[in-house]
Amino acid sequence: MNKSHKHIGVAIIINDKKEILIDRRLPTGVMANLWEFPGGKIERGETPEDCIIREIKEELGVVVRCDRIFAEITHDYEQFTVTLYVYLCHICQGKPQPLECAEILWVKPHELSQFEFPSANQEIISKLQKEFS
Ligand SMILES: Nc1nc2c([nH]c(=O)n2[C@H]2C[C@H](O)[C@@H](COP(=O)(O)OP(=O)(O)OP(=O)(O)O)O2)c(=O)[nH]1
Ligand SMILES: [Mg+2]
Repeated sequence: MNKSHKHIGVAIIINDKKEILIDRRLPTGVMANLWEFPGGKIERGETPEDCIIREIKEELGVVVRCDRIFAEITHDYEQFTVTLYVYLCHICQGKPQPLECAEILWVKPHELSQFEFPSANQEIISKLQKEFS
């Protein structure tokens, strides 16, 4: 059987202190308890930017603006394949709250290595540490 292929909009939300927002996934479901960058599945007819704006409103209750694409990563997990469309973003309205995740944190790029992320994220984290440290 063919593996499913998920297309995911992913937000690297950066604040004035050059910190990045990460969230911990819920203790149930796919990749339970792992840390991630907020985002989710791109729906039919959406651009990755549309998806990110919608998902971030749902997950964190804030309005973001996408500044530029940072990476596009395709990764094969055992059960499915993902393509992550990763954008640098900033909050233009509101204070983020953990509406659909276990917790959220603002961290410096070098601190990202201390958290457990899905394996597709290693490339994003290396690139962030190289470009923002
Ligand atoms: N949001 C986000 N998802 C990531 C990252 N890295 C990574 O591999 N993913 C994967 C995990 C999930 O399979 C998918 C995100 O989809 P999601 O959170 O909307 O939904 P899900 O797959 O958990 O839920 P389901 O509807 O398939 O049951 O992308 C990341 O940094 N951020
Ligand atoms: Mg999500």
